[in-house]
Amino acid sequence: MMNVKKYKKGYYMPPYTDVSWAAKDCAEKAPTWCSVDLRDGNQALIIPMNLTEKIEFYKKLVQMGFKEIEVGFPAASETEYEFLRTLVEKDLIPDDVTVQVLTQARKHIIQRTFEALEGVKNAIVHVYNSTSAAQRTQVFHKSKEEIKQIAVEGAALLKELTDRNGSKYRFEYSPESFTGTEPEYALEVCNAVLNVWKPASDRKAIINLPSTVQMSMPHVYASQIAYMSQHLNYRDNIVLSLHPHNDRGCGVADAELGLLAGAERIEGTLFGNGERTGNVDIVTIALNMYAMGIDPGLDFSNMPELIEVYERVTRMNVPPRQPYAGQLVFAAFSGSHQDAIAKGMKYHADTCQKQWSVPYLLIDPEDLGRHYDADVIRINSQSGQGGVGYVMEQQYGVCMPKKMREDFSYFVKEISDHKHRELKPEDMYHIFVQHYVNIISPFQLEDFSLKKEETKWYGQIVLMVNGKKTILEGSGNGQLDAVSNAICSTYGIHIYNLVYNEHDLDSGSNSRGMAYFGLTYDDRKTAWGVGVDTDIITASVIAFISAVNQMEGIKEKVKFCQKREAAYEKDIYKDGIAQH
Ligand SMILES: CC(=O)SCCNC(=O)CCNC(=O)[C@H](O)C(C)(C)COP(=O)(O)OP(=O)(O)OC[C@H]1O[C@@H](n2cnc3c(N)ncnc32)[C@H](O)[C@@H]1OP(=O)(O)O
Ligand SMILES: CC(C)C(=O)C(=O)O
Repeated sequence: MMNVKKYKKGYYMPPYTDVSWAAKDCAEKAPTWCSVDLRDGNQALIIPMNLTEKIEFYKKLVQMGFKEIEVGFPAASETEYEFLRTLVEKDLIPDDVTVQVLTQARKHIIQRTFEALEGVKNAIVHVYNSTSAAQRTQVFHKSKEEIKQIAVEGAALLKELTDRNGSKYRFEYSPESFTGTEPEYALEVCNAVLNVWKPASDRKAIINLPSTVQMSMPHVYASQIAYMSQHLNYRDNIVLSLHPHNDRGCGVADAELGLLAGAERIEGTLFGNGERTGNVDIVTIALNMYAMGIDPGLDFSNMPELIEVYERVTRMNVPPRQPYAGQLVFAAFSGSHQDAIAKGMKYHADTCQKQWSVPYLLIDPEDLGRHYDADVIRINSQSGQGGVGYVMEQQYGVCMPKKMREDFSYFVKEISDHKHRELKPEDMYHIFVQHYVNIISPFQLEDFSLKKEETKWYGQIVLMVNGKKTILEGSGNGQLDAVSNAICSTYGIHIYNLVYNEHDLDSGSNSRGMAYFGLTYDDRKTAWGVGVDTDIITASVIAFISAVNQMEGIKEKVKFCQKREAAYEKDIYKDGIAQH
């Protein structure tokens, strides 16, 4: 049995702060992004990345536009240490990129970290210790004052070692487990650290407030950030940074509200890899901004390639519903969505819209290197004629009349429903061809030769009818009319409404035409046929015959006529002598 009494809130509301930040609708510009994929992401992997994998991932991050990258915890392992040394020795750190390293606030670990930094031009040295009530009591067995002292001593050692080697490294401090720390106490510790560093406008310090474990609703975290932002010393010389995790599934919300509440920097990972439920997903926050017209300053234009690299080097998967990146996030299977998307895309193309507003698609998948054909409109038993028609048109240039699309889509849905699977465009095309195009039973066109005399067409139509060569005489207002009259009168076929459409299928002198015929019979049934030929009249005759071949009961009717004809012939040619 579950036992809710076991739990209580583990966070602390800050003292009342100015909440005017909550009235803003979105951040005005992108924050400074810091990727922690190679550290927080890496430390959560079943098999942490090896040197080669880390280098490949690092290069990808640089290529995407990250200017701050936490490259590791150099004191943690040989690989971590070697990785930083390789970046230095192989000159892989561009001048505009700052590498960041993490260290506990412990002397030998800080010292080892500085050894690893030898020769790095721009670095952020990130020191942390846990400040939460739970960790003070259960892990460190130390008072608030003693825990503050760990932070202060660590901060002092960072300053001392940096001054000693003459570098201008920037410093970052994290009160780890901030979300389980009393805000007034977190403020006291951060201010004590800042008093050691005395940050200046040309060398700002980073105060990073992690939701090491996400414990509250996002507005609570944002209120804690606002409180810190409004009370930290040296505020103008501080970059206020967030490091959200995702335990309650609100990492992105924490980051977005935290930015409104005063933060200027986000530490996170691609696709949210990281401890437990992960770090905040930078892809989502950045593309949320992009979707609102704010330049995130990161390039996601080849998302498939980014995912390929990420999945290979981390051995993690991007789930199909992952915002912006998952395989299914732009896919529409359901009919009404497909219809609206197809119409929206057409509207955008026809009216040359500059501002994206296609229904159901927050952003244009093409911006991320995704493709409409393969990614957006996908067909199963939930799909409708809009989507089915769209795929057939985009992929195969088949533009069925509206009513025929309806007929075809019900047919396609039925097949998908019975097979219990998605139908790929090639499956649909196959169904289309098998069901409508150049249908040859019972009637198959062999030839026709018609001539116009005054206003009418006359001539012969040669058919194979159930495999028997049959020549019919026909006349009509047009060639098609002549064929139709010949077949219908000979076999007693009654058709009413006709729907006809035709278009070129390919371009060039040898181009083929595609003709569509819809015949209504027995008052309300409709049969459809399609003809394809380099000659459009031939295509339309074939389309007509294909439609007739699809009429219910046509085979029986034709067989009956053929039997009657045979009996008649037998009768009049009895003993080889004509009776008339
Ligand atoms: C929320 C986060 O993600 S924080 C980053 C976490 N990442 C990692 O831990 C990955 C890399 N870490 C490591 O490889 C190892 O933990 C090391 C090399 C850093 C340290 O290893 P060890 O010294 O063997 O052990 P461990 O990490 O368990 O440290 C425990 C000791 O450090 C102390 N300690 C832990 N964190 C800190 C800190 N931030 N500042 C000061 N002391 C600390 C503990 O109180 C404990 O002290 P005790 O031995 O007196 O009881
Ligand atoms: C070191 C800190 C920033 C951290 O990783 C966390 O709190 O999650």
